Amino acid sequence: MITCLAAAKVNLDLRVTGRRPDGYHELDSLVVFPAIGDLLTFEPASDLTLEIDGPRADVLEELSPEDNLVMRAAEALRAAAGVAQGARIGLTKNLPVAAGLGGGSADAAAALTGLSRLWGLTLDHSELLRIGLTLGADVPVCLKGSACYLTGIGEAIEVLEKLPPFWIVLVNPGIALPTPRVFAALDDRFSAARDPSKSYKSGGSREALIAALSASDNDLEAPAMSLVPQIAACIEELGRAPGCLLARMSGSGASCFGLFKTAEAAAAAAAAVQTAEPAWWVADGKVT
Ligand SMILES: C[C@@](CO)(OP(=O)(O)O)[C@H](O)COP(=O)(O)OP(=O)(O)OC[C@H]1O[C@@H](n2ccc(N)nc2=O)[C@H](O)[C@@H]1O
Ligand SMILES: Nc1ncnc2c1ncn2[C@@H]1O[C@H](COP(=O)(O)OP(=O)(O)O)[C@@H](O)[C@H]1O
Repeated sequence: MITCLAAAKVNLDLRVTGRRPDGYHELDSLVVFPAIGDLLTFEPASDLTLEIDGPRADVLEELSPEDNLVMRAAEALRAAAGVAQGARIGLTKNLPVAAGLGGGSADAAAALTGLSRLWGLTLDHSELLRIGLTLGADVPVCLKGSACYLTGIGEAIEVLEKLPPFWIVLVNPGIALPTPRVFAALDDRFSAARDPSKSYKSGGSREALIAALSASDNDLEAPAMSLVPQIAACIEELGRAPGCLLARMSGSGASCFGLFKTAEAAAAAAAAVQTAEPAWWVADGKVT
């Protein structure tokens, strides 16, 4: 059996720099992947099947299996590689859905990677990235699965090798927020594109990274907050935790994150937020 972690995608900042004629927005974002996510398993089988369990399985029950991004990824890979084999796929859904954490995209990326191994495919990584982009703008970066600076609609990816280590706490107030609704609530005043070399690429200290992030923003935070006001409470709750270096919303929300210097500080913050807000989803982990 092959097992893959589909790690949550966290946008440490996110600038919307324009809109393309097809309606997709151009972004500029530093993305990281904490060791928090869904779990996928792959076993040989003649048919292609998906079984879903885990704390968020019920949310995906409303979706027919062929619409699940895992199955869409599997079918896209079969078509691209001319594969006739099937697979028995298991998905343990831990991440909140429509949450700004790219859970569906991470699942699709894990399916492309896991099934390529199961079926012994030798597709180039660039071909997997191309297939991924047909499934969602976030799938290519999830295929990288480590700290990246991304531009374009998410397909122009630069892997960042030297980010300093830190720990993260993720919170979600339990309200699904579909990405298209947030982009629709964004006005047309776009941020300037920036040169990332100064802020992120140099392998600088944690303090320099936090300073660069603090000078940046998530342009989707205000439109998302206009739809889900509880986002402000998430940021406030994280920000008051001892040792929190930065608290902000991820992606199109409504999940928010806090950054911490140590595992202990992150674990203590996660416990404090969960005690204060028992109905919220809270998780902590190391960022890679
Ligand atoms: C906003 C981001 C930031 O990382 O993350 P999430 O908040 O969804 O996690 C991503 O760009 C989301 O990527 P993904 O969720 O794969 O988007 P898609 O399925 O391709 O697109 C969903 C919808 O979002 C809008 N969209 C998405 C990406 C983009 N660069 N511009 C857009 O305008 C479009 O309205 C599109 O129809
Ligand atoms: N395996 C999956 N996990 C989550 N969502 C999925 C999956 N397959 C399809 N979807 C659909 O994709 C949409 C976006 O989900 P998700 O990736 O969780 O959002 P976000 O990127 O905002 O966190 C959901 O509304 C859901 O209907």
